[in-house]
Amino acid sequence: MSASPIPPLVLASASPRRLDLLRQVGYEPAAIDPADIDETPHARELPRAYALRMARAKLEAVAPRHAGALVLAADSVVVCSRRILPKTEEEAEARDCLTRLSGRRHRVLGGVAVASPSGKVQTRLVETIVRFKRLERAEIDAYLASGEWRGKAGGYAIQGRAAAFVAFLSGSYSNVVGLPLFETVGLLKSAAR
Ligand SMILES: Cc1cn([C@H]2C[C@H](O)[C@@H](COP(=O)(O)OP(=O)(O)OP(=O)(O)O)O2)c(=O)[nH]c1=O
Repeated sequence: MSASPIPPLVLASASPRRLDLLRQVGYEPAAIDPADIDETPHARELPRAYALRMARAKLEAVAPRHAGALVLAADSVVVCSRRILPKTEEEAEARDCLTRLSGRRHRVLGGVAVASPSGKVQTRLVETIVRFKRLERAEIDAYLASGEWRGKAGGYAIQGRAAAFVAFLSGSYSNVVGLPLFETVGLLKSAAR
């Protein structure tokens, strides 16, 4: 019996973290084709539904351009007291996020969607609990000066200086960085069969 050929993988993401994470577990995308979609949450949309809807929408925007490939899309959402925190583009937004996250637990929701070469879509929703230490004003100021919050959900990046804020974490660490690797590899293996 001959092994079936491994289909090419397309990463539907502009996030360098997602590419690094995929490579970490031995996947090299044949192409990177980011989705350009409206990421505004619907009114009263629940965070888990939102994370899954975004992953699916990114996939659906890109998969039709790559018939016969495996296509992977993902979305990370930081939730504090049921509020979806923004992907921070302005310093004031990042300060607001860090002030909310200080001394409290929050959730990082990772939506992942994979299309098989035949176009079948499978999704996963992964939840990680994170607790930050109480942040002094000077710590927030120093973090803002680092710029590491730019473009990150919830205004921080656990893979950088914000690692020093993490007093507790339960669940998938890679999910917080941008892609839950255990679940993603499971989806990719199942879709490649
Ligand atoms: C919480 C957290 C988020 N992030 C990043 C991961 C994602 O890039 C970003 C969340 O935004 P996303 O909308 O999930 O992703 P993106 O816009 O960067 O890329 P694309 O939609 O093209 O896939 O926040 C970190 O890098 N570290 C962290 O600790």
